[in-house]
Amino acid sequence: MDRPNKPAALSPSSTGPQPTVRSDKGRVTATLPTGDSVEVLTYGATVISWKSGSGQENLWVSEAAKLDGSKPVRGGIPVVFPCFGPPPKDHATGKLPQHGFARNSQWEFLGKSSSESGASSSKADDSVTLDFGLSTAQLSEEAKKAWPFDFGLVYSVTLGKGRLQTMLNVRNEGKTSFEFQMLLHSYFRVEDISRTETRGLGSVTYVDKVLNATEHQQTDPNVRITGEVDRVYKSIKIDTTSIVEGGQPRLDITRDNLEDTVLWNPWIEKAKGMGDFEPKDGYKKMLCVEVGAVEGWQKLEPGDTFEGGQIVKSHV
Ligand SMILES: O=P(O)(O)OC[C@H]1O[C@@H](O)[C@H](O)[C@@H](O)[C@@H]1O
Repeated sequence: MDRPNKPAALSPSSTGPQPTVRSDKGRVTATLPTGDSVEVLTYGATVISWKSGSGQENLWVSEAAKLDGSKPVRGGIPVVFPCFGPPPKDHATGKLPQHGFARNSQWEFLGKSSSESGASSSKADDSVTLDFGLSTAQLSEEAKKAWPFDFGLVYSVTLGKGRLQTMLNVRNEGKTSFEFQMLLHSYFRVEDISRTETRGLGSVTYVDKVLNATEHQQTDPNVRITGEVDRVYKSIKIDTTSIVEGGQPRLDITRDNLEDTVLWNPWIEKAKGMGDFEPKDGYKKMLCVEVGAVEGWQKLEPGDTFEGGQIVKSHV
């Protein structure tokens, strides 16, 4: 499907020296000649680090996050599929845990496609893509039983200069249709939440999970975080949500074929209640801006595919 506002993808070009890619003990790391780097666990295909060429880390990961595959990672970019939040009991996903099984399944590293631009192009064209796959056969028996559909996921993580693109491709490999939700649960690092605001969500309707899932309209175009925030912004018209710190642009998050965005910060009490959230005042250093398709359900007929994701630009 051709979409009118489709962002330009970070596509690997074909000439020049190669970025470095290493895969070792369930971790895949890629580094560009510019110094930009990304690190991804095969567990959950979770991106756990994304640094700009300056060395600046763009993602927040809890100091108590489990990185050994024993539970979903508290931080980075966990992949949420096929349900967001606790699934409705009367839906086909009803027996799955909160946020589904993708974030705590063991994915396969499918390989890289890398590039450098060569002498004639600018270094900004350099990029490397890491592909990860998850299909029914790789699921735990428990997950297979709870959601008995044949599917194939390919998650493509593309690192460019000052940019990270993460795209999820969902394919129905079975003989019956299925419904799903998906979301990229990105934990972004900020210096100081009290000086941080998001832009691009003005006039959008959101469901406030902190206020009994009631619907509200975002009147202030600049959203400041001054307490617990857990909101699902729906059917957003502007493609890019920006994180701004002290009036300076920090990160631009552009949705691709996704209409919803969750804004989440647990703040003091919720952070205290999470065993894997450290340091306890870490809520001052993070903000989740999670792009997804979580309002209602995406239906996929046998053989059909859906693709959605984000391109994030770092300004530092
Ligand atoms: O603790 P989890 O399962 O990783 O979820 C973290 C948060 O994820 C957000 O996406 C949800 O909107 C919140 O309600 C939830 O608390």
